[in-house]
Amino acid sequence: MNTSSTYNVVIFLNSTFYTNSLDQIIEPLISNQSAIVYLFNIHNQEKLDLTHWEKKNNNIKVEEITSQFVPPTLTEETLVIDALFGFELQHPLSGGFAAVARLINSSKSTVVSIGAPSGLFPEDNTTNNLNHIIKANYTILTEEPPLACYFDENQPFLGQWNILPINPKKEEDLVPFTSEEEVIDIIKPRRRFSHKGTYGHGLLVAGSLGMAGACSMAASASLKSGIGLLTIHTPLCNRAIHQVSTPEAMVDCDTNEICFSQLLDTTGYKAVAVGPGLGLAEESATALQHLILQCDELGTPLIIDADGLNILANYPHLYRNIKGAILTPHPVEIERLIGKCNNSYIRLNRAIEFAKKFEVFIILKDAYSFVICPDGSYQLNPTGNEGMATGGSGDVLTGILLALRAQGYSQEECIKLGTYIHGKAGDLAALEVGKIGMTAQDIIKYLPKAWKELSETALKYNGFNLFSNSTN
Ligand SMILES: NC(=O)C1=CN([C@@H]2O[C@H](COP(=O)(O)OP(=O)(O)OC[C@H]3O[C@@H](n4cnc5c(N)ncnc54)[C@H](O)[C@@H]3O)[C@@H](O)[C@H]2O)[C@@H](O)CC1
Ligand SMILES: Nc1ncnc2c1ncn2[C@@H]1O[C@H](COP(=O)(O)OP(=O)(O)O)[C@@H](O)[C@H]1O
Repeated sequence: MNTSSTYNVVIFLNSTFYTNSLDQIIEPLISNQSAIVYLFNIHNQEKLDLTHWEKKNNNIKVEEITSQFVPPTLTEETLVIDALFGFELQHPLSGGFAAVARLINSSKSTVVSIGAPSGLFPEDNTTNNLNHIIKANYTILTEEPPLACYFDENQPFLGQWNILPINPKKEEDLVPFTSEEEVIDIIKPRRRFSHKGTYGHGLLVAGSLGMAGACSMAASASLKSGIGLLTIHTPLCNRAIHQVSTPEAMVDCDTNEICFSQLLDTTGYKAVAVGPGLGLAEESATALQHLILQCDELGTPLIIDADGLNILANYPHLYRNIKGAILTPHPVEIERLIGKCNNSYIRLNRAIEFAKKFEVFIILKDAYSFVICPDGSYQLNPTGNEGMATGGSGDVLTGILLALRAQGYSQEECIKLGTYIHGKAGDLAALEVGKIGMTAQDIIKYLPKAWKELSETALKYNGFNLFSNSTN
């Protein structure tokens, strides 16, 4: 038995949280180590029997905490195991447990949380005391991750997390993700007897002086996502750039040299996307208002991104005219529409309320993007990676969505399939060139491969004959 007051492993264990199934996680961590278990018996039950740990490791001490608690020494070398509450709490940690959280968080020890970092709530942490949540370096989730795991601000508590689902959840309790099965059901084969008119004519209203790139990338992504015809409407200064960068697209130049200013007629277009690199000029705000009203009047499918959203946020009376549109905000852009939010949970819920109120479809873009429908339902997108955290990635998504809407996919199909393929192209790019060096143009480069792989999966599992040369 170790007689010193420092141990290699310090375990904070709550007897009500413990089950035998945790042994498979904890035992390998304490094997051959000098360890102390601080056993909290909160409901004054009979003391938890840990003799099976003691039999396997005679260097382990179990100390039951009743009232007084003398804090252990936690050094850089100590491994702390937090097995206190998992996701079971509905109130912030308080009293002695809050002190334990503070002790652990102020140490330099490596912390492994089991179930969850104690103190973190599974969904809404708005009322939580963030200073009283254990900050783990690693979390071993014992059930499928709840919503909180997909929010940026909770990552410092979770550290690197992995799942060992020893308590699998019921299907209906899982966070909803778009599945590959779902998207291969959506994807439609290209018809042997078809022509460019079959796949729709899209209008991309994008770019301004210095932001031709955003427009170029959206245009290229559209062209690599099956659109039949593409017209770019962009200020005069960018004409040559687009004629060279995307020769497949037609360029309709604005009368203004540097920004979008013209009142457009959208007749004949199957879909319109507006926003990437548009800028915030006054003329553009006037022209955008007209465009929104045009699309509303003619029923032209509309996608609004980037500066399109930033301008829209200044004209809330137009929210009534975007019914059926797809909006693709990142967190900062959505807050211009729904107001400042203190955390991701509030942001998600307000975005859902916005989608319901104005009957719009929203892709709330982030490391895990949420696709939200006007009925309030949402799904998380499973594809994508941190290599996509680079300027222009969102412009690529807008181009993909324009192509899909122009081809006749419904808004719901479009947001699920579009977000999925965008992330998949990013994943293929990362696989080939790595996450550090990849750029938004690499996402575009790998779009054809992503479409090909998804189409082949659809062919294999759904039997649709994408590549048939048959004359039927
Ligand atoms: N090559 C180009 O021409 C490019 C043009 N772009 C255009 O530049 C204009 C301005 O867009 P920006 O998005 O840069 O400006 P915004 O002012 O809308 O947003 C920028 C801020 O949002 C933050 N942000 C973005 N994603 C976030 C996330 N997931 N979580 C937390 N914070 C996040 C960033 O850190 C930054 O502070 C748009 O029209 C856009 O299309 C960009 O797309 C970049 C490339
Ligand atoms: N860490 C990440 N993991 C997965 N996807 C990401 C990550 N970072 C960014 N993305 C994706 O890249 C895109 C970024 O869009 P956005 O912020 O609008 O960029 P931009 O305006 O530069 O085009 C979004 O689709 C987002 O989901």
